[in-house]
Amino acid sequence: MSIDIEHVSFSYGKHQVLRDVNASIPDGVLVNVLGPNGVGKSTLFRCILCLNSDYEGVIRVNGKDLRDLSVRERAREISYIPQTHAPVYNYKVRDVVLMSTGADVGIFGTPGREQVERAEQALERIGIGHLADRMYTHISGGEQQLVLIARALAQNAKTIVMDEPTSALDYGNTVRVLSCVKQLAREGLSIVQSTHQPDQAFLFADKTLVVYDGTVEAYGDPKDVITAELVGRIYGVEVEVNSLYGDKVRVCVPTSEIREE
Ligand SMILES: Nc1ncnc2c1ncn2[C@@H]1O[C@H](COP(=O)(O)OP(=O)(O)OP(=O)(O)O)[C@@H](O)[C@H]1O
Repeated sequence: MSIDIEHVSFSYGKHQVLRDVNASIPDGVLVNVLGPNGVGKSTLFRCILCLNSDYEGVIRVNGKDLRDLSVRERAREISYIPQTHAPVYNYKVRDVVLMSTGADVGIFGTPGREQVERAEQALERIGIGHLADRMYTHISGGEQQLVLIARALAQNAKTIVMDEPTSALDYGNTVRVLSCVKQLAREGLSIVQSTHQPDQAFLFADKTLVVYDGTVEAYGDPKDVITAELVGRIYGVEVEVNSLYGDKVRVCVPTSEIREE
């Protein structure tokens, strides 16, 4: 489903981080959020999720202002994979994933067969069924990241926000997870994910949203948005954007590393 962000501004005390941010993310679309460190990507996500609720402006997730919903109702609309996560779950991986299905269970209820199947399917879809009986605290950081992705899937929300979901993953898992996320968007979910790799957007995103200087610097087709000029300006790195496979994909190459002496 969708996310609509209208005239959103947010400050931590006197430090204004977001200024008049506007963007509309329709159904079934995968958006990559780019921007330098500390620019406000996580802050924007926390506003969308209502974890920073005292923002100015309006955010609607699937047509609803999350500020009007209970925590349980919010969980039906949106799931979140945070950037950093202290491994506090001293449970088996299966149970960590199963816990996310709680929005469907009564207050004093226990998960039923449907929730258990959903958790198992999410583990299989992310390719970590073999970890189901391991303790969450005894698996690697990358494996924990995969569990959190399975957990977000099992929650069955219509919208997923992912803050650098592949930052701890090896190359193979990065490709598999991004491909799975793209497929979820094809199945109708709206997904917003931040990344520090502009190249990923060319293969895996429908749109790129660039946050810079507190606001939206650019938003649109990755090929229109990720230009050598933009990458140079926001990251301070000179790149060439090269096209491959008849322009089915593009890559950013830092030219300082390939200049001849
Ligand atoms: N809880 C907080 N209290 C005060 N300032 C904060 C808080 N969280 C973040 N900030 C500041 O807000 C700004 C935006 O931070 P944010 O984490 O949103 O950036 P980001 O774009 O997600 O960065 P990164 O790419 O490094 O993860 C930074 O200057 C940061 O220091």
